[in-house]
Amino acid sequence: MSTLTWTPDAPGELLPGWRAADVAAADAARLATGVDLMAVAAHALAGRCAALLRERAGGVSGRAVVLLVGPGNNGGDALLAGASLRRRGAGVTALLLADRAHEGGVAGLRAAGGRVIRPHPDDEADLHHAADLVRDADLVVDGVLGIGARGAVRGAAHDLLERVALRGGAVVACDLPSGLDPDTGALSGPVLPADVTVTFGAAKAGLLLPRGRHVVGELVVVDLGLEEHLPDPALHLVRDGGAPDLPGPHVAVRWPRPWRDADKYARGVLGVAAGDDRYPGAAVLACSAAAASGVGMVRYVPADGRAAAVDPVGPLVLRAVPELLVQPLADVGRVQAWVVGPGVSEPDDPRVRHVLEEADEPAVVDAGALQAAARLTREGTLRRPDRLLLTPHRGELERVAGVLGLERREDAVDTARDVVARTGAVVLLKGADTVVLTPEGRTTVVPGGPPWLATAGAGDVLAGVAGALLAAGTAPGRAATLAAHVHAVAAHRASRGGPLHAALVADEVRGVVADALGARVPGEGLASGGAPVLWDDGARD
Ligand SMILES: NC(=O)C1=CN([C@@H]2O[C@H](COP(=O)(O)OP(=O)(O)OC[C@H]3O[C@@H](n4cnc5c(N)ncnc54)[C@H](OP(=O)(O)O)[C@@H]3O)[C@@H](O)[C@H]2O)[C@@H](O)CC1
Ligand SMILES: Nc1ncnc2c1ncn2[C@@H]1O[C@H](COP(=O)(O)OP(=O)(O)O)[C@@H](O)[C@H]1O
Ligand SMILES: [K+]
Repeated sequence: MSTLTWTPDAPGELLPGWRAADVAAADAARLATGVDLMAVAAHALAGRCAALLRERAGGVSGRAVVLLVGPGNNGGDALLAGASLRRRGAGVTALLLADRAHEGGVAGLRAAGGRVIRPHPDDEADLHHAADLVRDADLVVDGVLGIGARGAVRGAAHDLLERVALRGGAVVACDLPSGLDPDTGALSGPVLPADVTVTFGAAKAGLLLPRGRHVVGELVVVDLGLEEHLPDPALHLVRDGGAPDLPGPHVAVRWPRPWRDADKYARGVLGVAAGDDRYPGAAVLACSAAAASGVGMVRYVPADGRAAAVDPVGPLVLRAVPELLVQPLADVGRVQAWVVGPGVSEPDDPRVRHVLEEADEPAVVDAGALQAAARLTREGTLRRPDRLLLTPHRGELERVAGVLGLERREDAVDTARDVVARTGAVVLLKGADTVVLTPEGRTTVVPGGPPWLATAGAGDVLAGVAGALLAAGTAPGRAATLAAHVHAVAAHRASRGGPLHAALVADEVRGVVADALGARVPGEGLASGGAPVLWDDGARD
């Protein structure tokens, strides 16, 4: 489960993240204006450390603080923050874990009365003593590596982190948890999971990506006035409503609402080409979730062009959603969007061919239709890929990449980016967290549901929610982000810490959307406001 939270007053529906090189360049440009950025950073770091000490240890004065100090400016930040904590009465010990350390920082800490120790990397007794200091500390500040890091932590810092990785006390990471790659979030070597990460100038992308997010704890972004020096962010993270079971302002602002005099057709009609004799439940789940998401009408299209009267799946779907229409492919009425693939086991299912090669409407392409989309891309006959939202999990993504002949990548997000570039479609990559990537280059991370959501049929529910949004005219990238977020929040509600099954998630969707639409949007009064909202299809996120 995600542990990353924002400081409560952080503005915005989405938290942007930047590449380390872009932040470093912005730092440099800002430094050139004569601002002492390190002083600002260290002051903010000390403030958050003091607050955490008050929360966890009942005060600052007399409490034991240990600084883990690496060779660069990251260590410098930690040392200067330590000096400030020492002036507030804490006992502060710096462990210098590299062959050099920020000189001004060391001098500052010494001047404030702090202790400075340099454990010898090859001396067992030294490392043992250092590990004891870390274990006994009320607070540890991780200032080993920041955005200058390359790979796993090396040397004495590595040995020490390995010994103390499972300690129980409070940890504040300076800029980022050392060992976390600031661009990809990959963790290498021992990493001390932080209770709070105080990051400087701008959130680094790796802090927001699935692999990194879980060691970041609460994320505090310290304003260093970098805005005008930063390029477009590398990615965005969707914010929840303050708890995992509360929808965030993103939904309140962007979920499509009906006009006052809307009729069912204007609301959007969704065609669901899902389920067959082997997987009838997928059709039930996708249709139920679509209905719960506020679609105007669902047309369920059975397998093999069967008429409703002889299709065995139709009655099951009708029992769950009595208001939908069962219509064979040959007779299906107009739709504004499709869901194709959930529970489709035949590679040559005519429903898949129709949606991918003949239709013009936007479509969620899931499960049994994904490989066909890849094959048609290769053959050059995939129709209008810009209307498509592909929703693979990791295994499906690998298979899609294989059919496309793409080079193997270590990180699934990189593979997904390659698939987007090759197909021209939006990709929603499922997993513990969800990542949405668009052909325009936008990457959005959606915090996931509880691990209980890793259950059969959960993806069919997601496809139904996303399909309903497409039918209402929401652009594929935005629909993907909204659907993944509502799905995750619904799963948290269905689980309440315990097991769930997919149909329960579909049941929660309606309440999540209703809560989101009734929610107050910061600075904008009531989100729903009583007035109709026009949804622009051009928006990309
Ligand atoms: N710029 C600014 O204006 C501001 C910057 N600020 C702060 O500065 C931080 C960036 O500082 P930085 O550039 O000195 O890099 P940092 O991460 O401290 O150390 C890198 C050094 O470590 C070494 N090293 C690398 N990998 C290693 C490994 N795996 N294991 C062991 N060692 C490794 C490598 O040395 P090398 O191995 O190359 O000799 C390199 O020299 C930033 O995160 C923020 O906290 C703030 O004060 C705000 C203003
Ligand atoms: N470890 C996990 N924690 C939280 N959510 C998960 C985890 N693993 C998968 N999920 C989510 O569960 C759903 C599973 O979808 P999918 O694999 O397509 O299932 P199915 O095909 O059976 O419907 C996705 O929404 C995915 O993001
Ligand atoms: K650090």
